[in-house]
Amino acid sequence: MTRPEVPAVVSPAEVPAVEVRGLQVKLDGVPILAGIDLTVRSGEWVTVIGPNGAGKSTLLRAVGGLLPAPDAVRLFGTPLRDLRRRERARVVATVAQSPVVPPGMAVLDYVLLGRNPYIPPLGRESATDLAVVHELLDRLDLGGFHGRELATLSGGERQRVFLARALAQGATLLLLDEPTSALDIGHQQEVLELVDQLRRTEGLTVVATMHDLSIAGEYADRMVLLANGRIAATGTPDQVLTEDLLSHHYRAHVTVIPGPHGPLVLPTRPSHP
Ligand SMILES: Nc1ncnc2c1ncn2[C@@H]1O[C@H](COP(=O)(O)OP(=O)(O)OP(=O)(O)O)[C@@H](O)[C@H]1O
Repeated sequence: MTRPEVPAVVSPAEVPAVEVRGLQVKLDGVPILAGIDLTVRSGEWVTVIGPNGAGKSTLLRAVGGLLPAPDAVRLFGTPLRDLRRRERARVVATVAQSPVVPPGMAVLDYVLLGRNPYIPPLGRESATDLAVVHELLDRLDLGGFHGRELATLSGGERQRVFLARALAQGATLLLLDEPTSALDIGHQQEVLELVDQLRRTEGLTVVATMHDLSIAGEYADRMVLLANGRIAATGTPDQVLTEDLLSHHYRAHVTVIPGPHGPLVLPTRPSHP
């Protein structure tokens, strides 16, 4: 894929992509996250799991610079607070759970917004910007949707457009908040394989949240289990996706069996006498 120039703040591979130290977040005076320490290596795929309300989206928003908690976060060695908005957009791209959709906007124009960090003020998109966007739309199976108004798309089509916009940013760090929740299993695999391919070929670092624990474990190098705003467990998928941890923190009945690419987590109905 045509990639923009590497941002100046990106350091060599040994510098962690993400360093979070002692992160605390309060929203409207309510403590949401406390004592969060997390290091994500460059090129790593880390998936944050945890029950509803655990603080997963809040953590991603803090790492992406969308919350006022920059002192605790460094990206590629640079404190988040030192990255100006345009610079930050070349380093980190976020796919939020429910992005705001500008009314009346067509798919192509929306995905082109991802190229803003490369378009000079008052300038127009270049041929490279258009080439990046067209290629991404094709790779995400959205070739026929260029002129379609976003509001007319299905939930899964729209979710792929949101990902296309984030990938168009050409950022080195990708934050994905439940990126495949609306996708059928075919598109789910297509999207995650594309992200994984970009990670392997272009050194992308991925931090994702997911509720499908089997799929989460198939793609992640490492997982972080959040519960009540704190890290309850971290490790490989085999270490985190255990019946004990999941039944305790999700209050769920699950059976975990070995799969070809990591543990498979099956929710099983509790038995009644
Ligand atoms: N402005 C706010 N004031 C008070 N509490 C808030 C505010 N915004 C979010 N919260 C609370 O913060 C907690 C963490 O929310 P967050 O969206 O990070 O959870 P999550 O783990 O991503 O959940 P889900 O799996 O449901 O998406 C939730 O309990 C939510 O209600």
